[in-house]
Amino acid sequence: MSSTTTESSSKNKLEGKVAIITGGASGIGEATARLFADHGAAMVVIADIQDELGYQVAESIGACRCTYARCDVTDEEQVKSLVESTVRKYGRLDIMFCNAGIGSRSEQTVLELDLSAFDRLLAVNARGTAVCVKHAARAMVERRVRGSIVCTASVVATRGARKWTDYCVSKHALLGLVRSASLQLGEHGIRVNCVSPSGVATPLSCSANGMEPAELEKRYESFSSLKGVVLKTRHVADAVLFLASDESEFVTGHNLEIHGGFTRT
Ligand SMILES: NC(=O)c1ccc[n+]([C@@H]2O[C@H](COP(=O)([O-])OP(=O)(O)OC[C@H]3O[C@@H](n4cnc5c(N)ncnc54)[C@H](O)[C@@H]3O)[C@@H](O)[C@H]2O)c1
Repeated sequence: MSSTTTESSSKNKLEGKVAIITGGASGIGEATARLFADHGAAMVVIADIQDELGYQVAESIGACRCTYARCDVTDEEQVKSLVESTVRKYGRLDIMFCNAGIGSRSEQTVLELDLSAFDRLLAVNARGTAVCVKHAARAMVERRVRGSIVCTASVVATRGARKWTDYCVSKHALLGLVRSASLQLGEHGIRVNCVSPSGVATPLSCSANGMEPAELEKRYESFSSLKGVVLKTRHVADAVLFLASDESEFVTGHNLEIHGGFTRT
């Protein structure tokens, strides 16, 4: 095979596919939207609540490949109508990347747990993701699409956290969702997986830690056994691309950790 052929086939892993990315206006979601478009996705729908940023990202990718739709994942009607309008406009839904999330409002341990903040965080991170999985799966089943659903969990989905209890609980919940949905949807040929990054400098993590990206990356570097590389949003996007594409055709119910050998307990 010539190098040109290899390059072009490796660059078109999502040829013709229609994808929705929640939380696609920023951070991991934005990097993934750009990568999906680079890999030939027919349409990437960025769904977020940051309208200005969402429109800007979609415009910079190009109107023929990417569009923005406002959708608050805590509102089931908005998620349902996002999925319906995507299928109506672009004919199908092949990939749902359930990535929208928020961080803890404070560094509380279980002793100081603020339950109204807990409810709000679970409404976005856990319930919001469940709603997206539900409506994406319904659209895929209805149209007999052997789709791929990917969720963003976290390294704290399988470990305890010293602070940010509500966030840790919400990410543990996603593993139950992914494992159950993958069992239930397998008979329809639908795969459900999640990615679990360690710390990556994004608006969410910078604001939770009160640090600038460079300072935060330095701190995160000390948590990995792998040295000489810092986790960037594009590393997470690469893992999402793998799970979204046919390259992972036999992978379902999997939690793909991206943490460079996480050593922090
Ligand atoms: N940054 C990290 O260190 C890290 C590590 C592990 C997991 N994660 C997870 O990655 C995902 C993406 O976060 P990020 O770090 O890229 O942060 P980010 O703040 O850059 O992106 C999150 C996006 O989600 C959107 N969002 C928030 N609430 C929403 C809602 N109700 N409806 C729709 N969209 C909403 C935000 O507007 C934002 O654009 C989150 O689920 C987060 O928990 C992040």
